[in-house]
Amino acid sequence: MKTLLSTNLIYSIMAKEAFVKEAADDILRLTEWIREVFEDGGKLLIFGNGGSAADAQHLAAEFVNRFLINRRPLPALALTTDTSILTSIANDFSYDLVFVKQIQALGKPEDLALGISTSGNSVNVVKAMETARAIGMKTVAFTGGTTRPGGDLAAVCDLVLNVPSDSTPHIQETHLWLEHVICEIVEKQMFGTT
Ligand SMILES: O=C(CO)[C@@H](O)[C@H](O)[C@H](O)[C@H](O)COP(=O)(O)O
Ligand SMILES: [Zn+2]
Repeated sequence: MKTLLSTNLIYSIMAKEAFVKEAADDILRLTEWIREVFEDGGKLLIFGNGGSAADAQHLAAEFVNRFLINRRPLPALALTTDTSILTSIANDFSYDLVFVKQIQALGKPEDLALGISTSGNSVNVVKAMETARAIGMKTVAFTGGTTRPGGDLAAVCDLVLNVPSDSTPHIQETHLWLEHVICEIVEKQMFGTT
């Protein structure tokens, strides 16, 4: 089991290294977009399934409360938290629409939709992106995969940050790193003194 520990750690690090090598410019581009959204009165709407739902909530909390700097709250909302909304849409219509209807209710052209999916193929995330795009929102996806990078989300997003790995856990670990580094950069750019 000790071998598993070190092998797992090495693969996790490799996923992050490969991602940063490929995506550094796109990461910085996204931090610019997020800063512009906040400065122009827009908000982030974030969504995903399973571990990525947890990521959506985690990231929204960093922006609304704080990351490393005490500053004004920034508008970010996870579409994964209201069980009444989620269960009624899934029950009355379809689970595929749980994010679509929330985007229709809350999304404005000045907002940014951020979908998180390790496969890039979760139908409810893909459909929500199509809806966000039709509203005129910026659309960004965090995905993973090597054979079809970005999956179905690649066709419906303005920017795809894809982790070149086929391991769902290592993709998720890289997404969490990405979420934290984005918070750090956006906070520094908007509120840092150095
Ligand atoms: O956290 C994990 C696996 O590590 C799971 O809960 C995982 O997020 C779920 O199976 C999701 O439904 C996978 O969806 P996606 O990442 O392909 O969009
Ligand atoms: Zn997980």
